[in-house]
Amino acid sequence: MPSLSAAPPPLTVSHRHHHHRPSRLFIILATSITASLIILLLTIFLLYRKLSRNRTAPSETHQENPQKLPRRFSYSLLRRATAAFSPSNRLGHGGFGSVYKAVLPSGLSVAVKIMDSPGSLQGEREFDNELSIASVLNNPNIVSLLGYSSDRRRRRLILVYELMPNRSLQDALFDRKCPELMPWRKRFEISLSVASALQYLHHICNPPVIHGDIKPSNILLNADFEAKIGDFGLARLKSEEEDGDDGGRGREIIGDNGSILEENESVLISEFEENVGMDRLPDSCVVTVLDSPEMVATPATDKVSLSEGNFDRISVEGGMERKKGGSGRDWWWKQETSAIDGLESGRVKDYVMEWIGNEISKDRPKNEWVESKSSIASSSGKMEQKKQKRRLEWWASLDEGRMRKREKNRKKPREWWKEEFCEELVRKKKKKKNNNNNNKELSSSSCRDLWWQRDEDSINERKTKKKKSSIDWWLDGLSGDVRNGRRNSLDEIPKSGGISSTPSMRGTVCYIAPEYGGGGQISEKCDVYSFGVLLLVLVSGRRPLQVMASPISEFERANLISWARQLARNGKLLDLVDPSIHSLDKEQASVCITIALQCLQRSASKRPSMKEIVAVLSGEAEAPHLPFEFSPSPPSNFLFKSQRKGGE
Ligand SMILES: Nc1ncnc2c1ncn2[C@@H]1O[C@H](COP(=O)(O)OP(=O)(O)OP(=O)(O)O)[C@@H](O)[C@H]1O
Repeated sequence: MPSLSAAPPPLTVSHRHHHHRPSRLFIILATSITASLIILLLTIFLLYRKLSRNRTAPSETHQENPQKLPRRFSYSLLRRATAAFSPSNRLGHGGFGSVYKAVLPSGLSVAVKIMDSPGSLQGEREFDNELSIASVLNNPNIVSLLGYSSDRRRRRLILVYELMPNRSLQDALFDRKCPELMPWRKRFEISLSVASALQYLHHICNPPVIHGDIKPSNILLNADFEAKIGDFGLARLKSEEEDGDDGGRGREIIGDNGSILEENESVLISEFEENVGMDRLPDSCVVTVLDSPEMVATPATDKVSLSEGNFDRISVEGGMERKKGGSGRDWWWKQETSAIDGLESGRVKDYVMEWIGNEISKDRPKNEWVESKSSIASSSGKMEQKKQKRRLEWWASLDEGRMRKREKNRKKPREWWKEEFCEELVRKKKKKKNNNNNNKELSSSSCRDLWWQRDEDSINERKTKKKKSSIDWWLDGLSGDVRNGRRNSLDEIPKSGGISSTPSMRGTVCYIAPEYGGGGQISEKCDVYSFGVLLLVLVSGRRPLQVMASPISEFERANLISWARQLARNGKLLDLVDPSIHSLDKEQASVCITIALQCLQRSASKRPSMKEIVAVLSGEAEAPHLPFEFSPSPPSNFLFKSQRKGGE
């Protein structure tokens, strides 16, 4: 009989067994759910990261594009690449500083532009300007900015550009007279390239870019003599406020008499370029803009300023202050009047004197850290500078009325000013000697080594050949400095290096549009004006102001713009063409001159746009008529009427 002890196993056991199964399941389930959740979250996170990365891709792409953002170079690398800024590598010298050829470790040859005026706010401004504007431009007709080096503490500011082996148009056309530039086709191609680059800046860039300093030394030529625009130190972006439909006139204020400046006008400025020769004049005169409060006019430094204009101030150092009655614009257009009304020697002289008197330059500051290597200064150069300064001070002390009176009463036409200068010098020397308790009389020999004496010599030399007018003498005197081998610091730059065409800060006289030079607002039409001058220079193969021979009849050709207008009135446009040009396409040449005259119209709004110009030059639009006032037989409708070939 079964005993009670043989009872079935306690339920608890089987119960316990049942309890374990769901808990394990639960653990497995929980673990797998957690794992899947983690995987899901991870996937989402990764996906999110990927997506957000994709979203930022465009700007990164921009950064990855080495052509877009200029590379930063170390100073030591560039120093090595230029053989310590060796003079033998110097390509040229400009307002910002010297330009050297450099070979990078990769073997790439580049051009390195070094600011050589430490502490110059203008230089820093140009550097920043160039970096911010040139680095975003991308056009085959614009010199690429490849990189920079900046050590502001030590004032080492360097820009690195693509090398343009044939340097500037200025060098190639005037100094080296390259035979490659003699076929008409090449000159025309250069015009078209520059026009296309300007079209890109004005019509494709947004906001539009105004170059502000179009001139031959800023047109660079590659190995095939193809032209590209360089130097954006003075460029600026057109702001929206300026973008009004004013035909590019900006805020220019034109009075009936052509005067544009306001009450507070006090313009210009004269100081002779330390090394200027007549044949360098056109590119040697500049207006300086100082936009820094520290550099504002102070009576002590004899700076004067203009408050009209884009920049805070246009200011200059030293020299002659222009009277309110004659505004910058009046002065500018006087050039033309003398040519229009016929040449009367007194007026011509007035104009030229005024023109030269209004040249602007200042002693180029030297940069020790470059200078030590490429030393361009010499004691004889400094002596010349001192003389030039004295000459200027004297010049500045003459007011217009006094000059006229002198001229009227003069017995010997060529000597009144010489006497005056001599007297002034004697007075000063006497005063100095008196101060030193030395009452020795100054002998006439005090004037023996005066700056003008060399000019006199050169005149005497040439007097035997031709009878000259006083103005020819004056002008020849200036150019004589160069012809006679007068040395100065810059002349010591190797010939191959060229000489700065401008210690320029703000545009270049002869190329700068009158409304801008006179303190008006900059617009694309300022570039159009400069392009007009450039076109005339390309066609004629000469500088905008150049006296080539002594007879007064030659003088009417001195001012290229006036001469072109005169020829247009006489229906002799092609007389302007450079005789050295071969394979001339006469039709193209007259189109170029006509476009130039359109660009040089006084009213900015009447000047064509770069788009219209490119259309005409590339044969897509009909050639324009001459501006009404310069046309021998004015047509009824003379402005650009573009008509596409094969179009309506
Ligand atoms: N990228 C370059 N490649 C080759 N040569 C160059 C290059 N850039 C400038 N140069 C040479 O150096 C010279 C000086 O150039 P820079 O632009 O400094 O002055 P500039 O145009 O003559 O005068 P400014 O500074 O008054 O405009 C030029 O005239 C040219 O001969």
